[in-house]
Amino acid sequence: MEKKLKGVKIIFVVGGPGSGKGTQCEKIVEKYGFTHLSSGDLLREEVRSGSERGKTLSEIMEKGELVPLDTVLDMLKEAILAKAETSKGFLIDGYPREVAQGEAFEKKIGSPTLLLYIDAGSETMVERLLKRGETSGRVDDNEETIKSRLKTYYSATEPVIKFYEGRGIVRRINAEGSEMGGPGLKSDLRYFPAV
Ligand SMILES: Nc1nc2c(ncn2[C@@H]2O[C@H](COP(=O)(O)OP(=O)(O)OP(=O)(O)O)[C@@H](O)[C@H]2O)c(=O)[nH]1
Ligand SMILES: Nc1ncnc2c1ncn2[C@H]1C[C@H](O)[C@@H](COP(=O)(O)OP(=O)(O)O)O1
Ligand SMILES: [Mg+2]
Repeated sequence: MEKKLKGVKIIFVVGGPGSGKGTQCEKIVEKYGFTHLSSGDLLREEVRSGSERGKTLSEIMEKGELVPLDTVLDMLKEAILAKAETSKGFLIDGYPREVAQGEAFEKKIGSPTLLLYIDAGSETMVERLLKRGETSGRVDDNEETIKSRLKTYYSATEPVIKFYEGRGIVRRINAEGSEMGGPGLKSDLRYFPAV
């Protein structure tokens, strides 16, 4: 565990592609002022930079697969340490994507106080991603890649939720509703008993 991070809250935000992780995190940032770090956004930044590493990453992301563990972890660690002294907490969106990522994070950075599980059904996720794809410009918001991302999610990422349920730190958020209200009303205090 990094010394700099003593007392800093770490919250993993896990959910399927298009479940609303990014949207949810923005609402939490507005309300609680935490620092939002999205693994997908960090990777897309690297791709945009035009680096050799970015090219390799882009090919993996276009296939809807997971990029190598060390790449994401190094990027996250750098981003976290850069803000460790000024931030009261981090929302780690899109990580861990597999149990091994969670274990590596805890070894190299620290342990999460909470895991927010953004739960939406596959039909809802596909519908949202196709809609987002009309304007997002994301290379992975197309029918074929969406299918592959869902497969990756159910096989590699869902076990992460089970893993942390065993520790009693999972809070499930029903993400089926509208963004503004109903059961989809998000980042409510009752989801943060441990924060
Ligand atoms: N109806 C509805 N739409 C939502 C909700 N949350 C997010 N969306 C929409 O669903 C789409 C996906 O939301 P994001 O927040 O980008 O989802 P994400 O989980 O970060 O997705 P990835 O970046 O693909 O991992 C966006 O177009 C949002 O506007 C919600 O609670 N209700
Ligand atoms: N923690 C992680 N480990 C490995 N690959 C990751 C990752 N986070 C993101 N990626 C890669 C694979 C994803 O298909 C792609 C886009 O990630 P994202 O923006 O979180 O979208 P999504 O959850 O919709 O797949 O980036
Ligand atoms: Mg996102």
